[in-house]
Amino acid sequence: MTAFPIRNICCIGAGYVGGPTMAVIADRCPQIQVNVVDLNEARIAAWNDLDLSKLPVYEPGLDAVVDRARGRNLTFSTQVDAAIAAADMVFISVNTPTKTKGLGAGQASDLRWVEACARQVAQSAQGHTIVVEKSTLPVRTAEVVRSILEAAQRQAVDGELPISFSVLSNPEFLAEGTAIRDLESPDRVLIGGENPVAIQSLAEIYGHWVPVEKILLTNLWSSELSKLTANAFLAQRISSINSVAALCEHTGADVREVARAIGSDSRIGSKFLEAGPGFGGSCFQKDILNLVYLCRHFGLPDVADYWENVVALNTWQQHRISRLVVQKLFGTVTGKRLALLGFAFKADTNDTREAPAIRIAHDLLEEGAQLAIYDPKVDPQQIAFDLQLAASSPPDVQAGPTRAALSGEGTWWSGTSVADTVAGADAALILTEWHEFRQLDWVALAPLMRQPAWVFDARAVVDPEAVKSSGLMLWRVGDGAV
Ligand SMILES: NC(=O)c1ccc[n+]([C@@H]2O[C@H](COP(=O)([O-])OP(=O)(O)OC[C@H]3O[C@@H](n4cnc5c(N)ncnc54)[C@H](O)[C@@H]3O)[C@@H](O)[C@H]2O)c1
Ligand SMILES: O=c1ccn([C@@H]2O[C@H](COP(=O)(O)OP(=O)(O)O[C@H]3O[C@H](CO)[C@@H](O)[C@H](O)[C@H]3O)[C@@H](O)[C@H]2O)c(=O)[nH]1
Repeated sequence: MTAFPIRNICCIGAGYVGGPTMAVIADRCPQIQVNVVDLNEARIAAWNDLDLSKLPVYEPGLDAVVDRARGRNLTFSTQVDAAIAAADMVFISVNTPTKTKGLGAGQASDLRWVEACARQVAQSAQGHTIVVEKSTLPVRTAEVVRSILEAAQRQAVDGELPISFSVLSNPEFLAEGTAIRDLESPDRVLIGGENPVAIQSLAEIYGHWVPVEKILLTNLWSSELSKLTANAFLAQRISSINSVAALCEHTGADVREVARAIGSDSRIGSKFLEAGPGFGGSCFQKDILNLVYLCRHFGLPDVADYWENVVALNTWQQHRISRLVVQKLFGTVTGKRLALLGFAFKADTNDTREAPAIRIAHDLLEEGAQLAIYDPKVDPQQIAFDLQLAASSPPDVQAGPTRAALSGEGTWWSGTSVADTVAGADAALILTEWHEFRQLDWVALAPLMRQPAWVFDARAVVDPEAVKSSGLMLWRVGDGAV
């Protein structure tokens, strides 16, 4: 089958997905011009910054890919209409967060940005345009996109080109922190659609670097639903192992040993069985809640309840950790300094969306704690935004708690290193599995803390013997043996 020749791609949305995905397509397909557009001028300026450390997304390996393709066949701009008009294929890679008000608030996806894109494509496209849903969308969204585009289709008139569209679903499965590796060597690429020529055109682009057997073709609805389901299954594994972690802590079992034992069963598999402070990130919770909303919409309340419990268990795990910290610190953290090590939702990213650290920090601030927060990649202004609380200046470490601190007002400040963050603290909480937290010298850090002091290792990254030999007390997630 002959594919449409794709010479020019436009991607609407220069975020965590649009930026890295298009950078890899441009890198692997130098014959295709790739234009990434966004309404956010600051974000586009950052993508164009000559200093590659200023790219708006931190991903290992992204800077090298952008460096190779930018200015050659990869551009970033705010000229949305012009990029659509020039394109044979338009990817929609805009945000689809959970609705905060109106019908379906708290669960349904907010599709206003997707609809705006469809309307803009309808208005500006020329000739035949393949429109690709890259954003994660509720099943049957392609119907909405298609009806907006169909209203703009027209036959050739007065010497102008005819205007027509094909719609494809091509959800993205990259995980943050490993985006470039996932894009360059994906487990699979999923393409859903009805027009075989359009499907072939997109498959040929990926075919430049992805083996053909890894390119799965389905109908539109299977493709849309597979994305939500993949995330629901992954998140379900985390809630499952976190539920087992709690049981381990009461029984003397160790969740890592249990994970190894069950993960050795090839039917279960060993990946995604790490207990921790619950899943974060912009996708899992949003996508499961969307699935829950769809199940109720289609009259399947029991199925909705089943998936909703995956999120409920995750929230419970985060509150469980903050409660446990308060209990171990003699039932109160009011006025006490606590060091939070890690704020990003996982290592190797600067993304804090739905990070477990946010909920845990909120709980502890509510209890009146004084939080010193350190993350190697997260901007302190982002932390202030997430906590909805401006940073205070760091207190004098030598002095005891001030009257203001004991008044019960929770405060936080930004640490610049692990040592300065734990200084004077009653506890250090490890909330992100950054590599540097695996190698901390607890014998050197312990004397900086106020004794008796604790390490709460919610990511199980420390060496328990190293912590214990420093005289610190240790709680490790899922470890009933410490
Ligand atoms: N973040 C991930 O790891 C990940 C992975 C797979 C799938 N997804 C899905 O991909 C989609 C995008 O996610 P993201 O993390 O890249 O979001 P993001 O918020 O980082 O980026 C979206 C961008 O779209 C821009 N935008 C919105 N409306 C626009 C419009 N009408 N015209 C031009 N630009 C517009 C915004 O300004 C923003 O920069 C979501 O549906 C998400 O669920 C995300
Ligand atoms: O064994 C594990 C694995 C992950 N996590 C946590 O789960 C969250 C999500 O991690 P991960 O899935 O690695 O990162 P995301 O970037 O959120 O990627 C998920 O969400 C993306 C957006 O839809 C999908 O594209 C990816 O396939 C899917 O893995 C993070 O808080 C992790 O710390 C655990 O607690 N234990």
